Amino acid sequence: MTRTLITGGLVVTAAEETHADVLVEDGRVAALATPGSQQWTADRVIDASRKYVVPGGVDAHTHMEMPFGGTFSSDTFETGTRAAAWGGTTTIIDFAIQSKGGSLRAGLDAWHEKADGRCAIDYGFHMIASDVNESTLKEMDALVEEGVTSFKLFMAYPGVFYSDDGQILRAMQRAGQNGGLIMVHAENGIAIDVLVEQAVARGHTDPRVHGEVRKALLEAEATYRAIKLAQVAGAPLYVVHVSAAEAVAELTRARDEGLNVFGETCPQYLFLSTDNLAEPDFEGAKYVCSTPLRPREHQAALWRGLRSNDLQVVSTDHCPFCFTGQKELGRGDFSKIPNGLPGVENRMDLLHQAVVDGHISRRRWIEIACATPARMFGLYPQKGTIAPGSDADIVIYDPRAEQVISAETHHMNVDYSAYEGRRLTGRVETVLSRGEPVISQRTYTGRAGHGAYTPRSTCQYLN
Ligand SMILES: NC(=O)NCCC(=O)O
Ligand SMILES: [Zn+2]
Ligand SMILES: [Zn+2]
Repeated sequence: MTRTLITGGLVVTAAEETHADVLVEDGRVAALATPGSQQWTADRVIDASRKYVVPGGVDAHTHMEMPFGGTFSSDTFETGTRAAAWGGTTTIIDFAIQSKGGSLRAGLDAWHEKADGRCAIDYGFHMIASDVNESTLKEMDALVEEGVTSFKLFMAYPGVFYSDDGQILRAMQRAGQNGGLIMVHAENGIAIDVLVEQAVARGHTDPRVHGEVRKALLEAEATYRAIKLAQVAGAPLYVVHVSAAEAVAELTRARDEGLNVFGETCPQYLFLSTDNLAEPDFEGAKYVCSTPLRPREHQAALWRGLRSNDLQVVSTDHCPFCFTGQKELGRGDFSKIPNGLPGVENRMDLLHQAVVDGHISRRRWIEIACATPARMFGLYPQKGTIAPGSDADIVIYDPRAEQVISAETHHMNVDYSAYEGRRLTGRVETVLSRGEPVISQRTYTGRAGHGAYTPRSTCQYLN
């Protein structure tokens, strides 16, 4: 039985902050006690004085090795989960994809194959349903039973992942019966494609135009429609990567009515803007993702939503494409730029900076980055907290260390950083995954294959 003792740190969970020693036994948290009050012996002692001891991050939205836009996102499960660990994230939930004409099962099997034996940290899967038909609906029941309890549907990307309103309603009805959670990419893709075609025909082809055609109103309209469909179906709804103030307003209205409607935003919408998309010499391509970055004014609504709990989760939507050779596929036509940003390594630090800057409290940082994603997707209290019986997924965080984000020093397999040159206060020092050190005093000590597939129960966040 391996025992690790973490002494003298400030243990921060979503519920409380307390100075405590933490005893870890056989991969789980065994006990917490007032510092120095117990005579615990241990194989390994970690001095956490002047540090925070926080739950490992739960990033509920990643895309490793995702086929998209004629290429694949550039992080494998091996490189992406290692980078996640460097950034204090100890669980990811990635999206397995059903291909058109294929089954959910075949898609899920393919994602298990990509991930099994390669991950540095624990992982689960959501399922992207891109072909909702009678057999898909039946398969949903089986997947929920075995721990894939959430399904993403796209109102965007016609011809690729798009589902029409009838398909979305059917999937929601099924989820209403089997306990699954429907996640929606809420943008009116049909209308957006008209605007894309018109813009390109006029010769407006720069990355900046990506942000102009994917209008905030079309995100808000789709968000409203998804909410109404979920209401008709009697199912809960989780809207992914919310970026527009108008979409937050729709979520707020629905939540004020008492509906089980939830929203996720991502660091890129909180820290970046259309100014980045407008960077010259095609540099704006680095910031092309959907929903798109918005004018800076939207950020206040997102921060407000996070404080008021109209937005509950911050995930990364990590979907990296190298600038050279991948983003460049869209030179001369912004609509061919593969959509997605890297960020799995940066989320915990950027959100700690939000604590430093006064946007959110320390406990809210842990709530939106660890506890609520675990609850939302059926992993709590195994993940997302530090309590007796929980997995010992623990980060020793130095709140005073200074760092500068750069592609030169990050660990994601991508040739740029969306946050290049940004100065942050706070840095991950040591990371335990089920009690095993994966980062030790800023050295990688993990291994591919340590990370285990983690089946999930159904949403634990409903009214
Ligand atoms: N978000 C993005 O631009 N790429 C990943 C796919 C998605 O989440 O829509
Ligand atoms: Zn999406
Ligand atoms: Zn995504």
